[in-house]
Amino acid sequence: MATPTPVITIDGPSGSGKGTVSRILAEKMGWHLLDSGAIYRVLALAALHHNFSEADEESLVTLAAHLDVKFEAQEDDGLTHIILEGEDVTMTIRTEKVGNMASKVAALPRVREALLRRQRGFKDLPGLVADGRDMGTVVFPEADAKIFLTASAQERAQRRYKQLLEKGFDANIDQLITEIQERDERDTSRSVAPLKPADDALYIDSTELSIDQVVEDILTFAHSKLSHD
Ligand SMILES: Nc1ncnc2c1ncn2[C@@H]1O[C@H](COP(=O)(O)OP(=O)(O)OP(=O)(O)O)[C@@H](O)[C@H]1O
Ligand SMILES: Nc1ccn([C@H]2C[C@H](O)[C@@H](COP(=O)(O)O)O2)c(=O)n1
Repeated sequence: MATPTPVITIDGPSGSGKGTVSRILAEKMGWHLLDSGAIYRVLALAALHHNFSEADEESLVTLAAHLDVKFEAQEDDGLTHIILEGEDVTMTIRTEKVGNMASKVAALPRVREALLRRQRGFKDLPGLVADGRDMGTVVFPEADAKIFLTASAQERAQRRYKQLLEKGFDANIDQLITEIQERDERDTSRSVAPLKPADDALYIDSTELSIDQVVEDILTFAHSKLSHD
């Protein structure tokens, strides 16, 4: 019988720390990493390049089905670079403009459907850490350990503000709080795969926790789940 591939899912709202914590966990465990938000962001950037509106579901579904994107691990900086239609978009997809467009295109049910198989293709031995909004509820409902990671909107906006300034982008804290609240509203209220904790998820509020504390809590939970399987 084939060896089953273990999966840890980490879902939560924007700026809760999912990406950071998932990267650390994947590295510690020597597992693959799926940054599903990056796939939605790449689609959003491609849509902006092609001047598609977020209401043009037909064109967005076709774009999603044929998205020419590659994830390439590069040894010089240790980062996974994201290549869209031959162009390195690793940094470009991280702007708030692209994040907001990603949240809009992600509300379209047929777009989500078109991206499902691509996301499930990341599941491979020795294991997968999957980061997103619906990893534990829709994409990998069979996951061994599911986490829902959150923090207050104020704290998430502060984190994002600091992160954007460090990356050399311009940022305005009040605008960030508004955008985060709007994105939360859109991601949690959409009809398909809304952002919500899976019934069997461990709920972590990281407002008062350091990154190391969050990683520690998840590792303890994941090991207890994996040793019971
Ligand atoms: N517990 C924490 N304490 C302080 N800063 C944190 C914590 N967790 C994450 N951060 C910082 O917050 C910023 C946002 O984190 P990250 O990009 O991992 O969030 P995210 O949930 O993946 O967001 P998005 O869904 O928008 O990609 C980063 O600069 C990260 O270093
Ligand atoms: N599994 C996912 C991942 C992402 N999205 C959408 C919703 C987000 O607002 C947007 C950008 O994601 P981020 O990079 O900020 O994690 O993409 C989704 O609907 N489902």
